[in-house]
Amino acid sequence: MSVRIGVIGTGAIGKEHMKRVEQRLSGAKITAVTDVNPAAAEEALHELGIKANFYPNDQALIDAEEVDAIFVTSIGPAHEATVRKAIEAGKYVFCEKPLSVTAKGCKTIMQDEMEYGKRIVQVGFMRQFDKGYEQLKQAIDSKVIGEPLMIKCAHRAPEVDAAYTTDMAITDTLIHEINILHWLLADNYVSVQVLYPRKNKHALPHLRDPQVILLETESGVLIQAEVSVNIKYGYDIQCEIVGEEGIVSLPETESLKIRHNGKQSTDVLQDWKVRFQDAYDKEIQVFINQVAKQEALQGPSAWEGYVAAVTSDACLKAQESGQREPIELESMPAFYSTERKVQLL
Ligand SMILES: NC(=O)C1=CN([C@@H]2O[C@H](COP(=O)(O)OP(=O)(O)OC[C@H]3O[C@@H](n4cnc5c(N)ncnc54)[C@H](O)[C@@H]3O)[C@@H](O)[C@H]2O)C=CC1
Ligand SMILES: O=C1[C@@H](O)[C@H](O)[C@@H](O)[C@H](O)[C@H]1O
Repeated sequence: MSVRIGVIGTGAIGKEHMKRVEQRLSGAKITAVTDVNPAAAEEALHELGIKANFYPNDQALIDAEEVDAIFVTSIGPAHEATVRKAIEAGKYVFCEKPLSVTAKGCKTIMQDEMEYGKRIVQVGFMRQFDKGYEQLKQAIDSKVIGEPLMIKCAHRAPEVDAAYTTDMAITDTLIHEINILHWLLADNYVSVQVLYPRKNKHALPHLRDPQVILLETESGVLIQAEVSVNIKYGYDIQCEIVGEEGIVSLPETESLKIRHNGKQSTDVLQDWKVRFQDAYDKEIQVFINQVAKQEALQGPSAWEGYVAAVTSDACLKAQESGQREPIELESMPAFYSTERKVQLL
């Protein structure tokens, strides 16, 4: 069966996922699109040379007979309502991060999914499919550096547009670190504090940038995460884990080393689309494969979306208060506790 996918939100990542389904992955095709800005949908179809039907809104697309599964690639605040409609219709849904911009929203989605009775939601935490992070996970699990004690990481981008606001440093950007570090450590967060260093002159007046987020986990690991989204030099994701007996770092991206004119240099990537291309391919292929078999999904779950949102709620509070804020998770429902059985490619 070729999985027929409907895409809700045909902006930057919507188009990327449409392209990968049509040009690189197997077992699926794009049959339907919608966007609150119909011109964006039309442009995406035209640019990618895809023949798919346009629907006036998310509900109409979800209800379409020609749609087996949904990609939710609209802006963060719109995700919750659309994901709930997809579950209600019993359609598999791949939702970009954040699953919802609040923990309350994620909880409602989990309740809906549990009532439906099968895991049909996968969240776009693609770093879990990135080779470098997989290697970090193996290193931590094998205890090659002993127990982890501290983490220093950075999420840097050259620039953002005017629609990017201070809270989005958490809900849109740090959300990746929140998820991946929780996945790496298998250790819950207990508190967070947000600090604002001297402002980058390239940041627009309404934006606090950079930000430093200090997280603490149950076992006492201290995390210092930097979010810098106007740093000009490139798109750069860093992660260094200090353990009891050593240090392990996320590998640098592949790049030619050039010696020329008395200098030695390597390129820094400029774009998230390139940095995580393989990881996006894998997460979507895993989704397609499982939908084709009508299996309960095993990729990043609504529970992981919830854990991330509880943490981001606390980060937002800490942005305002300047204080260290507690992070309190509810216990994980058994519904979400199944170990991954599929080799995620
Ligand atoms: N996993 C990852 O690395 C990435 C994830 N994202 C996430 O994907 C989502 C989309 O981001 P971008 O594509 O960069 O944004 P974008 O602004 O380029 O595209 C969003 C599109 O959704 C449309 N839209 C807005 N509200 C809608 C609604 N209610 N129904 C249908 N369409 C709607 C907009 O008109 C726009 O065309 C965000 O949640 C973002 O955080 C984005 C880039 C990378
Ligand atoms: O999720 C993402 C985008 O929202 C964001 O714009 C990029 O800077 C990120 O790193 C990417 O992974």
